[in-house]
Amino acid sequence: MIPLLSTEEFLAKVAPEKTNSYEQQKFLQAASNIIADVQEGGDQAVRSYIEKFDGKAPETFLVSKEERKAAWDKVEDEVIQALQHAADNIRDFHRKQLNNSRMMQADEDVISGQLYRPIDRVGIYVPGGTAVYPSSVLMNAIPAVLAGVEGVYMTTPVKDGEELAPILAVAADIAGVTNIYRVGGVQAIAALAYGTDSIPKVDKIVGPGNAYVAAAKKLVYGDVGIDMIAGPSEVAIIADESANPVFVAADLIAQAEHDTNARAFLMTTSQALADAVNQELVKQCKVLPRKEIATTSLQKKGACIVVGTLAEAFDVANRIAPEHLEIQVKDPLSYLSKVRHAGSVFLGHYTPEALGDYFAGPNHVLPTSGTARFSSGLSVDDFVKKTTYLYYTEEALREAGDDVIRLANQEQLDGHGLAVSKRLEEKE
Ligand SMILES: NC(=O)c1ccc[n+]([C@@H]2O[C@H](COP(=O)([O-])OP(=O)(O)OC[C@H]3O[C@@H](n4cnc5c(N)ncnc54)[C@H](O)[C@@H]3O)[C@@H](O)[C@H]2O)c1
Ligand SMILES: N[C@H](CO)Cc1c[nH]c[nH+]1
Ligand SMILES: [Zn+2]
Repeated sequence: MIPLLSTEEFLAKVAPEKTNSYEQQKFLQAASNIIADVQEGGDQAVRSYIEKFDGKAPETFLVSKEERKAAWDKVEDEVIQALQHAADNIRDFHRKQLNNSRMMQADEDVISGQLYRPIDRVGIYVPGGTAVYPSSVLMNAIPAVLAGVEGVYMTTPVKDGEELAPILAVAADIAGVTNIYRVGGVQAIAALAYGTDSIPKVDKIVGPGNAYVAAAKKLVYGDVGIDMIAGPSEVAIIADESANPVFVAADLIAQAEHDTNARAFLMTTSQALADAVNQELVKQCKVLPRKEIATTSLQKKGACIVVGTLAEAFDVANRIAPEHLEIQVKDPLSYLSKVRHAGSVFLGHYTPEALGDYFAGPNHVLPTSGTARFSSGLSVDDFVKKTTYLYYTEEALREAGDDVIRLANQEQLDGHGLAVSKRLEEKE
């Protein structure tokens, strides 16, 4: 089910796709055409792309206040409570990430510091092509609201112009989303980036999505900010002989069922475990509603390797820089220091990644496809900007002046030097 490969084959298969690969170029080209059309045609273009990819377009993109209110009666009380419980955990975790504006230096003659200010308007993309993700509503919106963002505009696709799944409206209310728009895909990213009559232009777009959405975010970056490229889900599991094959298989499937392009990797020191996991995968997939998706992605994108030591497994994991890294070994906490590149880490036999997907507190919007080498999961930091400030008295400038002028001379920027010397001359 999940191909058992040699080290060489494994590394080739897990390597992230290059931006200039044929596949990636195809997504970028498609996204680029749609973005250009939405910039030109606004709402009308958005509507025609919805009709092309998602069936009938909804009458209005904006979900009305009445629809949002009515949604609460359509969701079971226990489900609402579970969402609220998850939201509390996510809020508690993210509140601790908040930074306050602070002074770095506060001497008599020199004051310097850093202001933290929220972004005014953000767009949050909640994927919806093949599943409904209320958890992604919470994960995207809660840190934005905590950071102080005033306009949190959510977009998500609906099929055939149908009403928004009520649970998404409930999650949006719990999280504090300002407006919800029934628009998905590239057209949603373009509308948020450039604005249309009915969808406001935002300053930054966050949230995961499929390869088209990821390509669109890449293309609009610069005109607006983006959080990261969060594409198809991934899990890499490091397991020793103490791991339970039933748990390992379940966790591989949990990511594989997201998408036929989802990636699930197993690195183990035990051949017996690798064999048992494969048997389990077959067994568990049989009864899975999304078995087609899961089996396709496990076969197409999955990979398993038997390594000599756990050190080797960590070396491989750091090369993959996976979105999620599970460490199902004896004494898991002692291995945390070995992790150099991963979006989020799950330690031990009783910490399935699904716990983080829904409930525990850390964010589930995470860098995929090797981008954890240089980027981090969504946090309150994504919704604030830092502005530094500086105050010098005349005396302080006099003391620093010669050094500044010397450096300006080296760059042959005489105007810069004059900005200092003119001030010091006047009093001499
Ligand atoms: N990293 C995370 O935090 C996270 C969380 C949840 C989901 N995910 C991932 O997000 C992805 C969601 O993908 P999805 O497809 O279900 O939903 P999606 O909302 O990202 O994409 C659906 C949209 O894609 C567009 N589309 C479909 N075919 C197209 C085509 N040929 N050309 C242009 N546009 C097209 C349509 O407009 C459609 O509305 C999955 O890969 C899942 O693994 C990631
Ligand atoms: N595993 C996904 C991130 O890759 C997040 C998610 C949402 N719902 C279920 N899972
Ligand atoms: Zn998941």
